[in-house]
Amino acid sequence: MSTSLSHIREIERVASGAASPRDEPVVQSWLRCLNDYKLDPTIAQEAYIVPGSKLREHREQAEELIRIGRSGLEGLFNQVAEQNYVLLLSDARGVTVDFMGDPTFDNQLRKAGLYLGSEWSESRAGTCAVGACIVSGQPVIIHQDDHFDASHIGLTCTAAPVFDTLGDLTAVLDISQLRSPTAKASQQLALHLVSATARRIELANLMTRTRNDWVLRLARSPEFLDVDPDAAIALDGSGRITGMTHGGFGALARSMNIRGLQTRNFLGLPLSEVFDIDVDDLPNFMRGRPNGERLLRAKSGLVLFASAIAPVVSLRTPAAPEARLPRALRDLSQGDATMERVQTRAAKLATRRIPILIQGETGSGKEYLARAIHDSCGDNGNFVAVNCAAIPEHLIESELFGYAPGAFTGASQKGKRGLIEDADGGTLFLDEIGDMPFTLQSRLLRVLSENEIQPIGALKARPIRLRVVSASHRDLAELVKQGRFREDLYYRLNAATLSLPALRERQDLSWLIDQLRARVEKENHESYRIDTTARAALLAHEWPGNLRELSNVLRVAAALSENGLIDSECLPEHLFSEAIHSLPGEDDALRQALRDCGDNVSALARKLGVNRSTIHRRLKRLN
Ligand SMILES: Nc1ncnc2c1ncn2[C@@H]1O[C@H](COP(=O)(O)OP(=O)(O)OP(=O)(O)O)[C@@H](O)[C@H]1O
Repeated sequence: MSTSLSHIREIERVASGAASPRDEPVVQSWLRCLNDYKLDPTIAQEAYIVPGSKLREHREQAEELIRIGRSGLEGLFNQVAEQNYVLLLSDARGVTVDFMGDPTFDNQLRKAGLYLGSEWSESRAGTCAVGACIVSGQPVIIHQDDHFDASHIGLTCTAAPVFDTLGDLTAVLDISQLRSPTAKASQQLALHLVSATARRIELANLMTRTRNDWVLRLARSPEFLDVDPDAAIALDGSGRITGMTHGGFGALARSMNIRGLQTRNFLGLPLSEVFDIDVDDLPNFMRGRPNGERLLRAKSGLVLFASAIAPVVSLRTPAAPEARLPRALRDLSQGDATMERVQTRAAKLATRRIPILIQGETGSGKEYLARAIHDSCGDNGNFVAVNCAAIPEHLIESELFGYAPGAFTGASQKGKRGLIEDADGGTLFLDEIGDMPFTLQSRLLRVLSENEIQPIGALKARPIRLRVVSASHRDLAELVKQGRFREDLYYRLNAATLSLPALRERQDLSWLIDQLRARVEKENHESYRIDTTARAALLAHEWPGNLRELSNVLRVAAALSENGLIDSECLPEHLFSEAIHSLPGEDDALRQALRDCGDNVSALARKLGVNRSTIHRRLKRLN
């Protein structure tokens, strides 16, 4: 039987559920190729090289990464040059954006796809190291006939992921050979080298991106602390976590000892919530003190060696661009890149009367932003908010435009000033503008384009000066397409659009939790402390109701707290439903875990980061 025929047979056996001696990542990838990408193992396809213009696009997008990754790539290439290895740096879509190989083999390498522009996504190339690494986020060796597509079974490829400072996979570093010994174990050293280089690229990336932050490098042994740390975490001037390497995430997760956390759960978290130090202690961890003495203790008891690097610019003085923002806008976020862009644009727009459309999910803070814009503009007029969805359709015209005395049956003899006129000299905020009745849209258009208003029954229009900020959680452009919203009004309203991120996307969630907690403290004249497990649950939740939901959860939690301590008992059950899955699955495992905690349900709940009642429920089911 030819090699490729036996290869196809083997894939078919795996597809039918037969046990396979291959590594689990290989088996899983084969199954994805068959079930998800519908690839056919009988059809062999040569490596795909993207066209030149596409490659330029991919390289432009990865420009900074290529620059940062270069010296890591060169260092690694020098170490392996004698063994005919080729290095590929691919972007998150699997396209090779940088490459190093022996030019003598250029033609063979290009043909094999070990070349600039080759695309090694799983859906395109089948099981391959880059593609499997992108899907799993783990280092992987795909050796010879581990490849799904028979045309690649001569190659041996080993890849490691490179994560950005916010925990997203941003690139894959791959080391490959056209020919190699048959044993897969021969690639273990390659796996180690490529993983170490990926770690160094992540560190270089963190150092470049966080020049204005503290960087805390961590290692398990003091000897490598300054030269090759295992992990690094960036911290802002107040000691909150702003980014990390993948190793940094691992160290934080181990230090918190809570399962199911992701990188973003740590963003914004004060360092003192994880370790026994805060930002004022960081200078003690700078060079000059023996490495062996720079010990850091995690709240979980884990001990690490740490080395701190001070920011290039002192963070005790606020960063210049933020300082230029008016106070009301400055207070909207801290450390979220999307929000910072929104705030900067809003500050520029606030000084002019340009209509602004705010888009964002329900409860994401559209009205709050509109108020901040109004408070930043320096106008003396009122901020008038109108919820177009809440006013009954037959009343909206008179509410908005007002009416002249005796304009219609039942109208007041004195007439009535409309909300638009109330906002004269200030800001009219039209919330849920997508619900504005179609017939009224043309009247509103007139107000906007001619700066005048004509109350119902009035003979003359009056001049008016206002800033219009409208908002919608619906896609207005889509409503225009469906003919439910006037196109001309749409263009008039959205001279500028500000799009608010959903709470689950915000990187300053921990800061927001503290802001909202401070608000509740002010309302209740009491102070509250959120314990680590409760905070972890708040950070891990998806927040479909956004800031409004978070705000309500904190209000209720404050009411339920004892002596001002907000613990997991004060939070709603559904916040822990994701954590339930991380409970030991087997009954025996649960019993054992409980025994390990001295039969103390509270201790086990703390350890697993779930509510006590969740454990009680499980135990009840066991009995
Ligand atoms: N940046 C922020 N900091 C603190 N609290 C905020 C912030 N943004 C919004 N909030 C609070 O979150 C809640 C919801 O905000 P807001 O009413 O502005 O949302 P919205 O997007 O207008 O909601 P809807 O779509 O339902 O009209 C309010 O209690 C508001 O005070």
